[in-house]
Amino acid sequence: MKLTVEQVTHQYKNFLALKNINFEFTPGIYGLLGPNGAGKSTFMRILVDVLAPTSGMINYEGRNISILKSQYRDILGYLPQDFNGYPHFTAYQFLLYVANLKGLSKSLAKQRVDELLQLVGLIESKDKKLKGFSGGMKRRIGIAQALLNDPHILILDEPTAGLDPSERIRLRGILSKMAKNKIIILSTHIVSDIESVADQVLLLRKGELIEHATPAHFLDKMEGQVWTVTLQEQKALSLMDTFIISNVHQQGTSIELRIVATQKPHLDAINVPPKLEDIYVYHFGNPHQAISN
Ligand SMILES: Nc1ncnc2c1ncn2[C@@H]1O[C@H](COP(=O)(O)OP(=O)(O)OP(=O)(O)O)[C@@H](O)[C@H]1O
Repeated sequence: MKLTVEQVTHQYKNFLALKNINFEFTPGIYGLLGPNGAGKSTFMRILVDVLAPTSGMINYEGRNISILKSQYRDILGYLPQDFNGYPHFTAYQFLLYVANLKGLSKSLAKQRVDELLQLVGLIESKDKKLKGFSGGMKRRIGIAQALLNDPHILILDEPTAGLDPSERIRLRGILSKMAKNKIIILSTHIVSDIESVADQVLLLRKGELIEHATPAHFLDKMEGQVWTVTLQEQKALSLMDTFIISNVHQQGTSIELRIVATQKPHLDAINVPPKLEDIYVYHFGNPHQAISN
């Protein structure tokens, strides 16, 4: 199975949101990583054919998805970034309704809805209306609706938004289990969401696909370039102005810095194993740089 992205560019009025993207997806889990506004949602909307690229095309098994239309939709599952469902439907009614739209037979639909409510941990809330759902519960219903037709291609736009840590772990488990023979593409700006599940990570910056590789490859490349050092506040602050800082940890009157640098940034700095988080900060910077205690 192949989903090929060929020279895809997208322009919103006078804003160029995607710039000449080329990529080939084969079965596996892909993490699309980039800061807000990088073009992740635009890319995903093009991949599911709800948005036509300004130029270029997406081919599924060598055929343009905009020509395949419903044939393509039949093998697709999609969670949009702004998924809300229908507030007056219960979880059960909503999933049954989507199953109907997707053409599942009545008996299969009931069976799938039950299975999926179990899978996403919402079976006990199946008769509650979506309007009473928390953000995390809505996201889980959104994931369930994307899975109803057992899609070959699953595209999840920020599936972990609003999920608590245990729900994030559950989702990772679900995705890993179903990854065989499926193309799963998920977007996030939270590195830990994809670190352990993604076979490949795609870095998107300002509409450009700047790099793609396995997490292990990214980590190998960064080996020897991540350091920690604990310094008094003044000295630490001056290093923060000079280097790429991937974490800051206050320890009493001292500050422990995690630094990404090709050269040893301070005499007392020691090399530590890289994490994907360091790679993110290296490519995208860290606008938060909050001090953690
Ligand atoms: N309908 C639109 N009209 C004009 N500009 C748009 C439109 N939709 C998105 N953009 C712009 O295109 C860029 C990419 O947006 P997109 O939503 O694809 O990014 P993203 O990586 O998904 O960001 P986020 O993580 O915040 O959702 C942004 O600068 C955004 O403001």
